[in-house]
Amino acid sequence: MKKIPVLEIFGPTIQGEGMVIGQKTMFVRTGGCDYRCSWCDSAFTWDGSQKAAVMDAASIVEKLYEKGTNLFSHVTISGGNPAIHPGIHSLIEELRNQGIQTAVETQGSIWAEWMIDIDEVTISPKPPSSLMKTDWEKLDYYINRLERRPNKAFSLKIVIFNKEDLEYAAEVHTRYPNAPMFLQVGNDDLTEKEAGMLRDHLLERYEWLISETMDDARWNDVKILPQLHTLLWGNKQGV
Ligand SMILES: C[S@@+](CC[C@H](N)C(=O)[O-])C[C@H]1O[C@@H](n2cnc3c(N)ncnc32)[C@H](O)[C@@H]1O
Ligand SMILES: Nc1nc2[nH]cc(C(=O)O)c2c(=O)[nH]1
Ligand code: SF4
Ligand SMILES: [Mg+2]
Repeated sequence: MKKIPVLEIFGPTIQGEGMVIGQKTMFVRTGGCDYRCSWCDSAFTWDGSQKAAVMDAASIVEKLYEKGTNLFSHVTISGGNPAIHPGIHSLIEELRNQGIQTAVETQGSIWAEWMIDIDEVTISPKPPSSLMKTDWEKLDYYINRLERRPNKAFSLKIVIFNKEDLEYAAEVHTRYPNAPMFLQVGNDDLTEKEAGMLRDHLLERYEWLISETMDDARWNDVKILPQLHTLLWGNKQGV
C-alpha cells in the first residue's frame, strides 16, 4: 500500500468552512504542499516545524476509529495539498466500503484521479494576497472533471483579505459561473492566543466582507462565510 505523510488526525468536530459548514466530521491532515501561501494557517504541514507520521490507508482508518469510535460518518481530508498523495486512493476506497462520506480541501493546482470518488470537493484557488499564481489551465481542467461527476458535489472557496482579492474572486466566478461559490474571511492574525480577541477582530473582518459585497451585483449568487472553527477556538490546532 502507498504511504501517506500525516500531520494530524482529529475529531469528531464540525467542518468550520465552506459548502458543508457545520457537518460533523473527522479530519485527516496530510503533509506537504506545492504552494507557500503568505498567510497559510497550516504552514506546519510544509515548513518543517512539525514531523509527519508516514502511514498507509489501513492504519489511517484504524486511527480514525480509535479517535472517533462510532461517533462519525464523514471524513474530511485536508493538508497541505492532499492531491499530491496517490495513496489517498486506497483511503477513499476503504472509507467508502465502510459507508463513510468523504470530503477534500485542495487549491486545485494538481489533479488526482481519486477526486472523482470524493463526495464533496472544495477547490480554493489563491488570491493575490497569498502571493501565489493561479495556473488557469490546470484549474479549467479541474472544474471540467468535477462538473461531469454524477451525484457528487464541489464548490469554489476563495479566502478574502482585501479588495484586490475580491476582484480575483470575481474573475474566478465569471470564468466558472455554474460552480457554487463561497467567499471566506481571511484570518490575518495567526499568532493571537486568545480566542476571544481573535473572534472580535474576525467578526469585524466578516462585517467588512459583507459590506463590500452587498451592493455589488456580481455577488448576487455567492455565499459569504467566516471560519466557524476559528471563531469558536481561535488559532488552536487539531479542532
Ligand atoms: C490549510 S488549507 C489546506 C488545503 C489546501 N492546501 C487549500 O489551500 O485549499 C485549508 C483551507 O484553509 C484556508 N486558509 C488557509 N489559511 C487561511 C487563513 N489565514 N485565513 C482563512 N483561511 C485560510 C485555505 O484557503 C483553504 O481553503
Ligand atoms: N473545524 C475545522 N474545519 C476546517 N475546515 C477546513 C479546515 C482545514 O484546515 O482544512 C478545518 C479545520 O482545521 N478545522
Ligand atoms: S495551498 Fe493551502 S496548505 Fe498550501 S500553503 Fe496555501 S493555504 Fe497552506
Ligand atoms: Mg484550517
